[in-house]
Amino acid sequence: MSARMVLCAVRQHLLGGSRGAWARFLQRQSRGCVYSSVHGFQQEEIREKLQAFPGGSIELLTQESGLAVLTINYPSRMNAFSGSMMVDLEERVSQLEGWTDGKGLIVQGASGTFCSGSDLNAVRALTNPQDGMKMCMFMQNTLTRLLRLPMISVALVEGRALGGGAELTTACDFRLMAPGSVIQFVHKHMGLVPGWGGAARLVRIVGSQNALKLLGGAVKVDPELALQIGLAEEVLQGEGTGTPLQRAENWLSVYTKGPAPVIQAVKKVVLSGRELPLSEALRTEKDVFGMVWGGPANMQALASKSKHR
Ligand SMILES: CCCC(=O)SCCNC(=O)CCNC(=O)[C@H](O)C(C)(C)COP(=O)(O)OP(=O)(O)OC[C@H]1O[C@@H](n2cnc3c(N)ncnc32)[C@H](O)[C@@H]1OP(=O)(O)O
Repeated sequence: MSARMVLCAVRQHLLGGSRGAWARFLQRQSRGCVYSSVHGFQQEEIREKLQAFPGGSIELLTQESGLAVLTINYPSRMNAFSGSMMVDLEERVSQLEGWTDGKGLIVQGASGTFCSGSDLNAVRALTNPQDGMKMCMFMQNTLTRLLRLPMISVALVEGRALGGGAELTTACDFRLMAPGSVIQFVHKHMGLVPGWGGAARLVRIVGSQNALKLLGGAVKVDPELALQIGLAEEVLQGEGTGTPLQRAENWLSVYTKGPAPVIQAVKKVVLSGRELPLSEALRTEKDVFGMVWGGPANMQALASKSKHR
């Protein structure tokens, strides 16, 4: 086991803390990562390669309210992912994994557009299949960990989400689209298929028939189509009612209202239901239930004799 993998394991263990069920769940899920040295994946090696393609940044802002905003920031390239931004994203996800007060996350692009996928300059320099596979494994690990964060996540899509940018939207629990925005899996036009886990996740979101149409036709998905097939949850209408980010925060606040341990428990039971076979999901649900049963929020609710009228 490499030093980085040990760190990954320790981090995940700490994340679970005394709440052993979550740690055990992640253990069963290869500690949140899909690839390790067992699969010939050497994280340090690919990190070094990616760092050779600098530009842009991934910014993380955490708020006391338990809401975080992650911004893909490379406006001069329509927020394409440079190599160093891929490394940045992995580091920001690590930070979020260790954020005990986290309840919600909004992923957005800077300057009114989401993300135009991989930086084509880096793609051109990494055309050999081995490097392509390593980049793909790195991004799959990161985006899988993003989706498995114990908080409710939303991709706020303004402008365009193309290629890898479209894949990134599927690594969030929900997608909210601004009027005029587009999600497009352009991979076919590039002689590619998704490689950051976007196809596997898309099938789970919209079903295999719709996924086949979107990938096979490289279809431009506007908000109306996205709503119709269940790719987007809502179109953020309402000029004059704040910025798209404020509207996304309002939308998310309905689901993140309440104490962090309870919101995190909600995400955990849904995640295990989504990813695990039924008997395992049921056992995880029982363990997570054990974490909140008799906890502060539960005791307070019992004491206040709350009615749910
Ligand atoms: C497994 C991952 C698979 C992938 O993600 S493959 C990459 C898929 N993405 C693409 O092919 C996007 C290619 N870009 C475009 O189609 C257009 O640039 C786009 C996003 C529709 C915007 O069009 P316009 O509004 O006309 O703006 P523009 O073309 O002048 O772009 C502004 C500057 O941004 C640059 N840019 C946009 N997308 C990029 C990318 N992915 N990699 C590198 N540079 C990119 C573009 O070259 C231009 O730069 P410059 O001003 O010419 O220096």
